[in-house]
Amino acid sequence: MTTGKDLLDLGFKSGKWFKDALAHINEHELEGAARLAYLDIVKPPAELPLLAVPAPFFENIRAESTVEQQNIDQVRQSMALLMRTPTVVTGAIMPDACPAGPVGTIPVGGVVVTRQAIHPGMHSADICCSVMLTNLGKIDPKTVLDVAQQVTHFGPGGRPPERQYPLPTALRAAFQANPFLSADKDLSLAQEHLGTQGDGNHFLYVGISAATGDTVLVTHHGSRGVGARLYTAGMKVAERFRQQLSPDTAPANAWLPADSPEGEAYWAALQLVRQWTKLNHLCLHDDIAQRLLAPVQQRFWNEHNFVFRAGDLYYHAKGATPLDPQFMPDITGPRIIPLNMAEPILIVEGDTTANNLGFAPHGAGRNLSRTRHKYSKADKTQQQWFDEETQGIDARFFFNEIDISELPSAYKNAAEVKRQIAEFKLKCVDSYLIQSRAASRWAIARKETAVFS
Ligand SMILES: Nc1nc2c(ncn2[C@@H]2O[C@H](COP(=O)(O)O)[C@@H](O)[C@H]2O)c(=O)[nH]1
Ligand SMILES: [Mn+2]
Repeated sequence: MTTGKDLLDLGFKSGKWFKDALAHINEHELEGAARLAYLDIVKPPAELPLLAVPAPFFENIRAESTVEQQNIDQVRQSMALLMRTPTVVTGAIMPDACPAGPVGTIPVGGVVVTRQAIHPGMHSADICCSVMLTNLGKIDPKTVLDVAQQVTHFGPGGRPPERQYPLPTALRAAFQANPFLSADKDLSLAQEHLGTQGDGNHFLYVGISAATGDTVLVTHHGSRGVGARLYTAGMKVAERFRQQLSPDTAPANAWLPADSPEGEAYWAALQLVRQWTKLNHLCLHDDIAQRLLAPVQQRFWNEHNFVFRAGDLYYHAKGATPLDPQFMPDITGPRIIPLNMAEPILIVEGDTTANNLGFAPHGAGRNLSRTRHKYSKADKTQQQWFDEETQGIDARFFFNEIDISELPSAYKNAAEVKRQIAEFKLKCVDSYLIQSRAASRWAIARKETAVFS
């Protein structure tokens, strides 16, 4: 009879696979060459070490101050470790890059390309965080903002039953058929969180197009509880693979092999969450347009936290805007890059270049963490900072609680970010800006931000 010790003596590394292998060997009385041939087939693949030399990545960022230099140094340190992950091929960081999580974690404003591997930690926990724009034509922006404020839902949790939007039957059925999304909790969140914007720096913004003078609505939010649960489940499965395939890889960079049954199901779940998130924006935009009796003249959107596929390469974007149409099968217009509540939103198009890998920045990014930013503002009251930084705009925090870590000063200097977008040729066309044309502006937040007439 063959025992675990025999396998160890033969040089095999112990693991869960021993149990089944021993049962098979003893049941079929395998010995000698036959036993070795069988073991060669069923033994786990050899562990993948970290790359001896990090894969190269493109730096599309330049420091303008000591704080920014410190920021970039931390981003570089993280990228240096991350780029040694055995699946990684190349990467890029954008002008809005800022560190996020322990060293080795992809920064916000980062793009990482891997071969045949999906890394949940590289598309961020807020899967498919995205921006949608609807052109409502010539309509008073403040009226839009007032109606939008009645319609939208910020904060934790979902919409109360009487204010919920219908979850399409086909989407519900697709969730039920995917092992990552079929739990009762996934389905109840898909229903309750539809038409909600959550928290953090999510916002609703109303502005005027510099090109046409039309009033536009822009929302920014992600997949809410639905995506958060998928992320947690994906990380758990990836961790199991990491322990088997590459224990040296940092847990934050664990992956699901794209061609494994788990990887295929996760990929399909990501597409469903993308569909759900787009619908999450649409419910709000349609409801607002209908209440205003405003004909929708133009609508487009893009995600900035997602994984995109080109052949066997997986492009992970955490806070990066896809420019290349190959990443956007349902593309209906240019891309949307917000900067802060008091700045115009950039509407851009651009080509793939060697250094952008087909992506643009997704915003201005932060130089300081929320806590450090709040600390740096300790010399005035929240109200004073709010009044100072929102002069000329109608900025409304949804629960009437000012969050100074969401005011314009919390983000990098917008003019500098725009200069670096041009310097690194991260996009080539400004289709138009959504911006103020006169003194009075409105913005609502927790964030709802906006506008201009
Ligand atoms: N127009 C506004 N832009 C804003 C606001 N708050 C943040 N931002 C910008 O959005 C990006 C996206 O952030 P992320 O959550 O996806 O990482 C951020 O970098 C800011 O530049 C706002 O209230 N209005
Ligand atoms: Mn976002």
